[in-house]
Amino acid sequence: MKALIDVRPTAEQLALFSRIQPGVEIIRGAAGSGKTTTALLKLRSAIGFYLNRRRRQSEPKAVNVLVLTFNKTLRGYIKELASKQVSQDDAIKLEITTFNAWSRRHVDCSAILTIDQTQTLLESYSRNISADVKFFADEAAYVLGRFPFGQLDEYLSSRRDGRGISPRMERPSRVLLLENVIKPYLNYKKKNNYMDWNDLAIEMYSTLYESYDVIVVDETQDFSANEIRAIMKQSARESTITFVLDSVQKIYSRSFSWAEVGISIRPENSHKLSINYRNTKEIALLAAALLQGVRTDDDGSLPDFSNVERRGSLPLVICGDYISQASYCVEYIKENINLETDSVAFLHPKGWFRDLVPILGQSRLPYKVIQSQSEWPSGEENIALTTFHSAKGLEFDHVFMIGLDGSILNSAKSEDLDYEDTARLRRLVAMGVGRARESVIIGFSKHDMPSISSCLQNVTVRLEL
Ligand SMILES: Nc1ncnc2c1ncn2[C@@H]1O[C@H](COP(=O)(O)OP(=O)(O)OP(=O)(O)O)[C@@H](O)[C@H]1O
Repeated sequence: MKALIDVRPTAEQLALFSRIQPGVEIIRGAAGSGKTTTALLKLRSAIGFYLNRRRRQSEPKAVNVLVLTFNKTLRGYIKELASKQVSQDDAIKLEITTFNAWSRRHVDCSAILTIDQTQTLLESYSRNISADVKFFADEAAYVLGRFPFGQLDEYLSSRRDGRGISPRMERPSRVLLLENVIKPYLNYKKKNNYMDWNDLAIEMYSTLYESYDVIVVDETQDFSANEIRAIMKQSARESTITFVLDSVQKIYSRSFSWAEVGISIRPENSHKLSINYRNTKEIALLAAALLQGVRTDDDGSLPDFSNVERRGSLPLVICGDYISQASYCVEYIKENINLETDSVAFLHPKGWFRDLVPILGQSRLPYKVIQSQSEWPSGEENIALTTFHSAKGLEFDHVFMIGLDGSILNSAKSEDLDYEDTARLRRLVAMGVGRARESVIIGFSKHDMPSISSCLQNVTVRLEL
C-alpha cells in the first residue's frame, strides 16, 4: 500500500533539521503541514550528528534511536517512511514502536488493562458520584496520567489547565473523584493483579532501562504526562528529543501541559509549520468548517485553507441506506480512481465493514483491513479499511467515511452532547477528513443525520441516493 511520497523540504522545514543540537524540540502545525515528514528528515540529520560524534569516541557505542507512535497502525506507516530515511548500519540501533509495546518490552506484566477497559471501569465508579459519568471518568484518566506515583493527593490543590469550562472541578468534587473513583479503581487493579497503561508509564519513569541519543515522538497530543516523563527518563544526557503534535487532532481525553512534565517552551525550541501540503483547498475548507468554534491552545493549529494552493472537487455528502452508500463509493472508485497509483481509505468510527466487504469483493477490488496492524501492508492493495482512531497520522488520496449515522457517531443524543463531547466528535471527523489528498465522501442515513451535518452546508455537495 502506498505511503508518503518523497519531498523537497521547504525553508521552514529545513530550518528545523539543518542544525542539530541536543535538547528538546517541539514541532507543531495543522494536519498535513509536514510535521511527520520534517521529524523524519530531522531523524536522519540527528542520526548523522551522533554518528559523527561516535567516530571521535575511543570506545564507540551504537547510536541509540527511538521513534514512538501512539497506535500500531501509525507505527507500521512510520516504519515504512523511516526505512527510506535511515540506512541499515550496525552503528545505528533503531527502534520504531508504540509506547505500549516499548514499555512492555521492559516491564514485566502478565495482565494489562487496555485504555478502553480502564475507561469502562472509571465510568462505572463515576456513576456513584455524578450523572455526568463521562466527564468524571475522563477527569480520573487525566489525573492518573498526570501525577507521578504516590503524588495523587497533589491533585487536590494543583492548577488544572486544558479542560472544558463545565462542570468546574472545585476541591469538594476533586475529593469525591479521588475517594470514590480513583482509589477504588486502584484497589480493583491491585486486588486483581492488573497493570494499566499508566502503570507502564510510571514503571518506565522510575527505572532506567535505556539511554537513547535520538528520540522522535509522533502524535504527542495523545500521550499523558507520565508517558512523556517516562520517555524523558530514558534519554541520554546529551540527547535530541523531538515531539510532534497538533492538539486540534487530539482524540483521547487525557492530556498534559509542558510545564507539568518539566519542559520549558521557548521560541528557539518550538516551531509551527504553516503550510498545508496535503489537502486541496476544498478539503481544508471542510475540515475548517467542522472545527469552527472548537477551542484550541498553543499546541493546536486550526486548518488554514488560505495558503492551500491545490484545487479539487467539493467533498460529497451522500444520503441513503448503507448498502447504497457503499455501492456508490465502489462505482466511484471504478470510474474515477486509478488504484495502481492512488490510495483509498474507508474510515468508520467503530471499524464496522461487514456490509462493505462483500460489495468490494463482488467488484474484485482488493482491500486490506489495517487497524491494529503493526506492519504497513506490503501488497498491491491500495484500499484500506480502518477505524477513525487508527487513521490518525496516516494519509490517503481518497477518504470515504460512510455509515456516519447520528446513532453510530454519537454516544448520546445530539441534544445531550456537551461542549467537550461535541468538540471531540468534530475533531475526530475533521481529523478523518484531513487524511485526504484529493477527495472526500461522507455518507449517512437520511433518517439518522449526525450532529455534524450542520457543518457540512456550503462546503460540500449533497446527493440523495
Ligand atoms: N516540502 C514539502 N513539499 C511538498 N509536499 C510536502 C512537503 N512536506 C510535506 N509534504 C507532504 O505533505 C503531506 C503531509 O505531510 P505529513 O504527513 O508529514 O504532515 P503532518 O503535519 O504530520 O500531518 P498530520 O498531522 O495530519 O498527520 C504529505 O503528503 C507530505 O509528503
